[in-house]
Amino acid sequence: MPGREEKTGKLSRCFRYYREIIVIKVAVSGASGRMGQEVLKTVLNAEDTELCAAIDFYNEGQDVGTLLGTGPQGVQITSDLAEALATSGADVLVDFTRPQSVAANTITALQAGVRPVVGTTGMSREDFEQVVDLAQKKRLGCVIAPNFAIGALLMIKFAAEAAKYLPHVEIIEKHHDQKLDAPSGTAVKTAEAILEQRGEFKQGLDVEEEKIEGARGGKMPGGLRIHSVRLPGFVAHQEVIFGGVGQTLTIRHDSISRESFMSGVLLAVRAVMRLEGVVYGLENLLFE
Ligand SMILES: NC(=O)C1=CN([C@@H]2O[C@H](COP(=O)(O)OP(=O)(O)OC[C@H]3O[C@@H](n4cnc5c(N)ncnc54)[C@H](O)[C@@H]3O)[C@@H](O)[C@H]2O)C=CC1
Ligand SMILES: O=C(O)C1=N[C@H](C(=O)O)C[C@H](O)C1
Repeated sequence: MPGREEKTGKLSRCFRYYREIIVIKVAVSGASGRMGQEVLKTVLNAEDTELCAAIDFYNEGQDVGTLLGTGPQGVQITSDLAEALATSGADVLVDFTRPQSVAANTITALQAGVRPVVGTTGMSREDFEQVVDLAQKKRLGCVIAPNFAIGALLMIKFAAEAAKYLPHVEIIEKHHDQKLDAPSGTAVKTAEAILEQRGEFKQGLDVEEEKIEGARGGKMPGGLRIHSVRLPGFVAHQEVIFGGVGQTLTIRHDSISRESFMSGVLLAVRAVMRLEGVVYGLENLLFE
């Protein structure tokens, strides 16, 4: 992995007249976390991104290179997001924190004129609407993507298509046991895409009695059920199961490592620079 000075030096030589446009300065919040560390590596390795700030409460004061075991990178972890954005010249903030932090971080970024790429799931509807209004008012791009893995986006797309013909469907999502929100953001996005296609259709007869509360999962509008499994050993997995007369169809996606999300994160970092307002879902930047 190149050191920061080495990389920017090389780019400065190659593109010295255009460097400000070509290199995107990226700040990462949640830098010490599972996703944050993967994003740090990705931003340090890409030719057109420069890591300018790393924000987390853990490992404060530590060089990100110590955290990653790569040797010094010249960026220290700080817990003060507003200060980091004000002093680092960040173009983009990539946020992988937690449901309780994501709205405040996104709003802080927009207030500072920095474009957010939000991977953190679990933002409330009210907070989402506030972010939409602020991004519009500031005329800044913002990408909010519950899943950055291409396979997951295809799963959602195929599920929406299948729902036109097989409207009875349930979702089972499985994640590691450290996950703070349930259902997953991906499951909610999948349900929304299915509901858009099947319109007024109402699923289920509601005749069953739950002998254990929650046994039938969480209920979305239209009676669409989501079941959340949390166990060590899982990363991120989902099955969308359709039922028809004498048949079932299962669409399944597995993220077996967090690298699966990184090409999508880079795509969003690049795209957000030319957007105005919020794009919810990476599929809107990938598919027609
Ligand atoms: N959109 C996508 O494709 C994906 C989204 N996620 C989501 O990303 C989020 C993070 O997941 P993980 O990395 O597994 O969690 P994690 O718990 O490993 O990391 C979260 C990090 O954020 C830090 N943090 C919390 N509040 C903060 C704040 N206000 N400012 C700065 N740092 C703060 C924590 O100290 C921790 O180090 C979750 O919401 C998860 O659902 C995870 C994987 C893929
Ligand atoms: O917490 C995770 O790990 C993941 N969160 C996202 C979600 O809630 O959908 C994306 C992916 O499933 C991994």
